[in-house]
Amino acid sequence: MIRKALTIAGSDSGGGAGIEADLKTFSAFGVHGLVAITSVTAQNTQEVRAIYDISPEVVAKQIEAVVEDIGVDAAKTGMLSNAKIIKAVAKTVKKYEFPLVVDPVMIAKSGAPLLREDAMEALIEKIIPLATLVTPNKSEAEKLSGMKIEGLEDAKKAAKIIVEELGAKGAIVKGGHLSLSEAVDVLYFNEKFREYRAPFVKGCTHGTGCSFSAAITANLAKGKKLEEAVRIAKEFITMGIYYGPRIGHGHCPVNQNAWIDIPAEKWRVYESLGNALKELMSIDNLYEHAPEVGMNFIYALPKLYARSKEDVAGVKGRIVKFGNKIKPVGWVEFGASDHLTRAILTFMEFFPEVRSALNLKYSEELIKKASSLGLKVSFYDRREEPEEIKAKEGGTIPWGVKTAIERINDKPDIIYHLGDWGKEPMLLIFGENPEIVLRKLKMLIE
Ligand SMILES: Nc1ncnc2c1ncn2[C@@H]1O[C@H](COP(=O)(O)OP(=O)(O)OP(=O)(O)O)[C@@H](O)[C@H]1O
Ligand SMILES: Cc1ncc(CO)c(N)n1
Repeated sequence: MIRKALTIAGSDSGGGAGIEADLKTFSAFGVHGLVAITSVTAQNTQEVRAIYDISPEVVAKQIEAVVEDIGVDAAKTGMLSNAKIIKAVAKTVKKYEFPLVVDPVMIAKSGAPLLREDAMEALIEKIIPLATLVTPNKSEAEKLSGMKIEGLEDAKKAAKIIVEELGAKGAIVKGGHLSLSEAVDVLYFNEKFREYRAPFVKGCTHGTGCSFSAAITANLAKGKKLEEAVRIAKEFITMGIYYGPRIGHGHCPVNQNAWIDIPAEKWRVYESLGNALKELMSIDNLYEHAPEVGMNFIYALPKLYARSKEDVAGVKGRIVKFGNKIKPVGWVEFGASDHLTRAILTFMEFFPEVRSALNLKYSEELIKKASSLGLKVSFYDRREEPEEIKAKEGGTIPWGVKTAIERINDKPDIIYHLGDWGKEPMLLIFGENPEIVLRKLKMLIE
């Protein structure tokens, strides 16, 4: 049975925070999302241009409509905007039993106020006491607790005040804006403190608070214990920030999809490369073209997710000559290739859509044939490699691929080099996916 989570929050037209972030987060956890919109904001990554509050009656009616028909396993609040909406929300949710996560949204990342000054009292009096968990950031926790927060100990004190004096069941003070060496959040719940730590990552932070509280809500809806829901949400938000898409001109948005996109893309890569590898092994004369150092066949995750060696799949132990056949030593694994991986990651900086490659033994004949077939061919000469790059471990291939691409100022199908002392001459075939690489290979050698 699918679980249902409700978000009572404002809309962010930029799709990074608010209702939009919450729905994407719910989806990422396989939970059906329900909404009660409190306010419509005209917003982008840089600023909030307008705020139009929905009438409190309509906010209440949205909640009732979904609870009474569909049912709610857990709910969260985000931007509540004004005192009348706060009162209507409190009165309505009080009628029901579901756990409630309260993200006490006050100010947008861009600096715009999302809660009227005169609504603070209503938030503290009407909503906080209903909360299973309150999720303030540093300045929100300061407003709620009435104390200044400098470090972790202060954050703990504030969390305790929010529980003991304001009446929430739990509070987690988020460390995104605390100047600590890690992103540490402190939870006070059931009279115990718990810390959640993650490294600060460079990335996109518009919508972190919304997505974090929505992730907790989704996991509560799935029946997870609060501490476990927070642990999962912490992993989720760190990943979402790291893989945020660089869009807009201000604070770019969290990528809520990374959580499901990466496993899905990994599966596609396994399947596609695995199928192509089976087909590769059925090519009769391939062993004649296999280099002495072995062959590999690789496929990278989409550009947004292809950051390092671990994001590129290849054949474990390479593909080797075995009599007059070729044989993969292991099977398809992420992180299995070194040389070709460096080549594809460099290639993708120029042409992000080109994600697959395979290497063959160089032969003049193949290069001639490639040109006659209309394939674009370029090369690099290891003897021309600048000394400072030679001195750097692993620098040759990125330099070579860059040199080859810049030489023809176009997207090559093939890049070769004639070797150097102790280096076997090699020919690399590139393509958008393994099937396209295979097609080019067959044109060449069959
Ligand atoms: N650069 C970062 N790297 C890793 N984690 C971060 C980073 N910035 C924030 N976080 C984490 O993201 C979560 C949200 O915290 P944050 O303090 O950013 O919320 P917020 O200020 O309410 O967000 P918003 O601006 O969307 O309202 C917390 O778990 C926090 O530790
Ligand atoms: C609608 C909305 N809710 C919450 C936030 C918090 O960042 C935002 N920027 N916009």
